[in-house]
Amino acid sequence: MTLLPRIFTDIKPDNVFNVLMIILCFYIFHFYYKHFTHINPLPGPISIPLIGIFRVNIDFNDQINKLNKIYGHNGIFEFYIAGRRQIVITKAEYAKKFWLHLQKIARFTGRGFQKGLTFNINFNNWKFNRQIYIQSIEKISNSNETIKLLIELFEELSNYWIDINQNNYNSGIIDLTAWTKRFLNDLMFSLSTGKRSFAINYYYRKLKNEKITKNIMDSEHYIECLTYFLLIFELHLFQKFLRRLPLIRYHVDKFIDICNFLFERLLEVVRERREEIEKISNSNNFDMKQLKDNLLTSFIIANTPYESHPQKSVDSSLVKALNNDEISSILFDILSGSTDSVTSAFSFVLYDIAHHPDVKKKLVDEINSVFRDDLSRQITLDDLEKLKYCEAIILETLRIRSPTTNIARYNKEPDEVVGYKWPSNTSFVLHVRGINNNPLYWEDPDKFMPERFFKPQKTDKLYGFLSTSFGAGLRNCPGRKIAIIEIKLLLALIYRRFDIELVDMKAPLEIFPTVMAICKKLEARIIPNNQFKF
Ligand code: HEM
Repeated sequence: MTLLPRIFTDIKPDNVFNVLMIILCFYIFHFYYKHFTHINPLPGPISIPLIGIFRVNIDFNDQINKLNKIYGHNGIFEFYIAGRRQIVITKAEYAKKFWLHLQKIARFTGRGFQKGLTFNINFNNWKFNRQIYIQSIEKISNSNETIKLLIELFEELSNYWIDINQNNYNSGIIDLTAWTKRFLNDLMFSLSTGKRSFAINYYYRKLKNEKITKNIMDSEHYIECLTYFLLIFELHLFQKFLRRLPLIRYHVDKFIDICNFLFERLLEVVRERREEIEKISNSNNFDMKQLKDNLLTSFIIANTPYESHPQKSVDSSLVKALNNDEISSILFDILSGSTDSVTSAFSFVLYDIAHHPDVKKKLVDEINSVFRDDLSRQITLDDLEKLKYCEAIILETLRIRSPTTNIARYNKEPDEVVGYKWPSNTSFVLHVRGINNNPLYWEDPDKFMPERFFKPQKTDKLYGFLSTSFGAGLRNCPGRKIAIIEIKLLLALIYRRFDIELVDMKAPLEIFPTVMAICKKLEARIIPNNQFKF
């Protein structure tokens, strides 16, 4: 009998505790041995085995900001999370290398999601999908139809607000974050699938204790799942064996169930639309104009005879129509990428405006000057172009309190970064907030100064890598343009019609501690503007 099995057969029940303690001591010794002898030691906090950094404060993003202040002076530091070493980069010149490459961390997601963009690590497939995506999203970003739809939805929203205000439901208090999230999801669901969802209607009915049908309930359930997906996405940073521990496993299983639910629902919408398109195209008097203009239709007809401008792909073998799984995955990327991110950005903008009365005055003056003739008239894309100060406010909020706090990347092959040689599969964290607020690039970085975006644009090679809330380089956010349009339009619509007073001006922003800074709530009262003709 060899030694190891003998040791185990000799263990008596009352020795089990001692054996466990010995194993634990070995693990701790091994952990710290590796910790203090790993290659390229960098400044950073001492780690706790299994856990990594001690989370004094459960806000993960806030903690990285604090670590950056202590250890990030040279633009690079390290910390451990859940047993995995993370190299944090806080200088744009170092991060640029990663922005210009495609590697991303995609350790686990739910069924099918790797076939879209966000979690896709197959270069050719990603590039092909991205081309189709960019073409389609460009079309809706530059369309007055999108503006019309947003304004229609805002009409519904503001009627609910006025009703709440007049009837003093919930003491007239409106949670702007909760409403915006539902508003944006209704908007993006409609823009991308051509179908309505009823999340703002759900929220209104819930406040008034009115009957809620299954259709309406489904819209709300979808939003809850999207937010949960982001809230526990941090689990993908954990080692595989940690994800199997009972409490963590419960969340991992729930995460997978949610992914499956979201995917199935989208798949159903795609199948339905494909059948509709086939039916229309088989009819005798088929006319292209009968195909409704929405993202889903563009994805279904891409690279089919019904498409007027065929794709140019890197690899000719990839010029093919997208299948249902690929389209559902892309739709998921749109909905998950556009709901909580834009909601949080918009909530942060409202918070900053409320805390800077001089900024608010300039914003309202600009809105009044653009709509001087009639505050109640329709808004067009041209009007939005003229709202330059409004755009500067959005950019400044995104710089100072970006919803994207960190972006994960890894190197597929051994590589040299910041003068160190790293083995493949090293995890890097691009600390977006650290870059956006770095005094090397920004004068008075903590000061809220929208005017800084009016200064002549820098022409140095780093420009475009200094305020990176939307990422940068090859894999930057394709929804950037529509996100800015949505926020700008919402600001114009709100400040033409109402004034907003935060319920508690002294309260700090409430944020969910996760991989993104997700705004929990922003409570306010709305005061109708008498000059607006309702
Ligand atoms: C303020 C709002 C938003 C912020 C802060 C934001 C931020 C980001 C960031 C940081 C990335 C990753 C970039 C990288 O890895 O280098 C990203 C990717 C992405 N975003 Fe956004 N985003 C926003 C709005 C949107 C909207 C409105 C959409 C869709 C309409 C969208 C769709 C996507 C998609 C599909 C990707 C994956 C791109 C790829 O991997 O090729 N995002 N976004």
